[in-house]
Amino acid sequence: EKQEEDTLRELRLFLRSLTDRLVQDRRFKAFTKPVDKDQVPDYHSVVQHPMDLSTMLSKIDQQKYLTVKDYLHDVDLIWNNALHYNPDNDPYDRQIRHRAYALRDMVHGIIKAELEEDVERNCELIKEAR
Ligand SMILES: CC(=O)c1csc(NC(=O)C2C[NH2+]C2)n1
Repeated sequence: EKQEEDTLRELRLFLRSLTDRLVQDRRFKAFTKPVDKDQVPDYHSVVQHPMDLSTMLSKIDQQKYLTVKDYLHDVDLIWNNALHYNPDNDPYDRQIRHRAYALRDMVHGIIKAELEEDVERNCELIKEAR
């Protein structure tokens, strides 16, 4: 009903605002768009479940995220994929892993600082009831 739609809309507004800040952050440029098969030919043989910030923005609009937990699942995919594809001790791999950790920690920090606790609790109840 009405208040359920209000709660889900508040979640979408929060997730869009959060994702936009990540997209604007130059550290996270490598995570903003799907990896291009032509530029990184072996990427999709190594990474089974690719994820990126532009895909996440589309999923917000398609109402694919009913809870913050669903959104965090995709943030963890970006993070884990980066660690998995960049395991070496060379400067580039280390830099992209560092940025993946920075992305994950920034997301958790913003959620803790800015999302009212009961919004997530209400979203999880709405999701269960559907
Ligand atoms: C998105 C992502 O994690 C990504 C894109 S390119 C890349 N890594 C490289 O190009 C090589 C440096 N060692 C592998 N990682």
